[in-house]
Amino acid sequence: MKQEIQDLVNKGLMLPLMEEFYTIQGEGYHKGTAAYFIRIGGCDVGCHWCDVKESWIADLHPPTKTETIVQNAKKYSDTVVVTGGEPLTWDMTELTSKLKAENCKTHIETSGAYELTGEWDWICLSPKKMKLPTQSVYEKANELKCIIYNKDDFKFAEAQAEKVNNDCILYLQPEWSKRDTMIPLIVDYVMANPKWKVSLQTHKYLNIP
Ligand SMILES: C[S@@+](CC[C@H](N)C(=O)[O-])C[C@H]1O[C@@H](n2cnc3c(N)ncnc32)[C@H](O)[C@@H]1O
Ligand SMILES: Nc1nc2[nH]cc(C(=O)O)c2c(=O)[nH]1
Ligand code: SF4
Ligand SMILES: [Mg+2]
Repeated sequence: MKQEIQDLVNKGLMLPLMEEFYTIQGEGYHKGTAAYFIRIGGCDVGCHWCDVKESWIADLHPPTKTETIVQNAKKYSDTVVVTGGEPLTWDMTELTSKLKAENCKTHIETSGAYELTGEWDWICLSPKKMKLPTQSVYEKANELKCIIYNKDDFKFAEAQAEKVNNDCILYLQPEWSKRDTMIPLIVDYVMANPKWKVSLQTHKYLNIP
């Protein structure tokens, strides 16, 4: 990549854009709500069950001006979900201030592995054991969405719930390939521990992006 372009990406004035699509938020608190999704490339967290591994290598995705991303997104929806990859790999200040200037609600899906940048109306934190969230994300998260791949993940979820702010809404979401075995355990767990709620990847049942 040319140095000038790399400099713009490093400042968050351009971002490696993997894909963008208008769909229904499938997961968590806002599930069922129409939103425009922007998927930014680049992630070094390395979840073995990640359902978008194609996003990991930033260089495979074209650096795109934040202005272009915003002017397009606002045509579709006044709610924009920024996901990835790991969006906090990049400085989100410019993207979110441009979205806010267009009166868009800004939502992020993040592992929290890097410091929080940007101005967010909704932060979904989905922590990962390999690269734990930064304090800045624990403090600001609106929802905590823990992925349950095996029984040990309930313990990890409880430890993460201790770290988030008191207003944070708590979700357990089955890892997709383990859903048949994990859903019954999650159901029992939530009934026994009702501070938690169930989150499913409903877009996969609806056959939408
Ligand atoms: C692909 S990630 C991108 C955003 C960010 N890197 C993160 O992990 O939060 C979006 C959401 O999908 C979840 N996810 C990824 N793969 C999944 C899978 N196989 N089953 C269930 N949830 C999954 C993540 O935990 C996260 O909440
Ligand atoms: N419909 C839909 N809802 C989602 N919620 C979080 C997603 C993500 O990959 O970040 C996602 C996604 O990929 N599609
Ligand atoms: S942090 Fe998110 S994008 Fe990165 S590997 Fe894990 S689930 Fe995939
Ligand atoms: Mg997804």
